[in-house]
Amino acid sequence: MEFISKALPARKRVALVAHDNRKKAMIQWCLQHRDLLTRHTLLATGTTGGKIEEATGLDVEKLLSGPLGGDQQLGAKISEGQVDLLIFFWDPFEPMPHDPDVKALLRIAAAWNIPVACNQSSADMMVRSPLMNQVLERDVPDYQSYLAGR
Ligand SMILES: O=C(CO)COP(=O)(O)O
Repeated sequence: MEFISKALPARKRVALVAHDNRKKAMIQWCLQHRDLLTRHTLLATGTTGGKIEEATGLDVEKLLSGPLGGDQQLGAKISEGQVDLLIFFWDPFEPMPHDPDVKALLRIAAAWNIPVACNQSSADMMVRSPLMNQVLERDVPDYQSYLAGR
């Protein structure tokens, strides 16, 4: 695979996702970082987004609920370069019926090299980084050279 450099913008499109047992922690985290989050664009899987909006008053674009296709919608947006950062509090203690979707979302986030945080301490470090409010160059697959080689 060839790679090219591509920038993430200073104002980031932040995807927020939490499994049911982690939703309280996600809401708590959003309340803690509310001011910072207002300076970025938020989107989320359906239930997570609704609960964040209700608890924090933040404006969140809501996709479908995760088990009904929301994780896949998010994966498609990441592939299209429409998501800059993923905060995904997945549940390490319960199996999920839509585990293939969860795995696919995490895989595509790794493939397109966007920053991903899967727990509160990683998410804290991520949003406290000076890079949160700066343009961030990162390597992504060079799609044109990939196509040319097929
Ligand atoms: O299941 C999810 C992620 O895998 C989250 O979906 P909801 O936000 O709709 O609960």
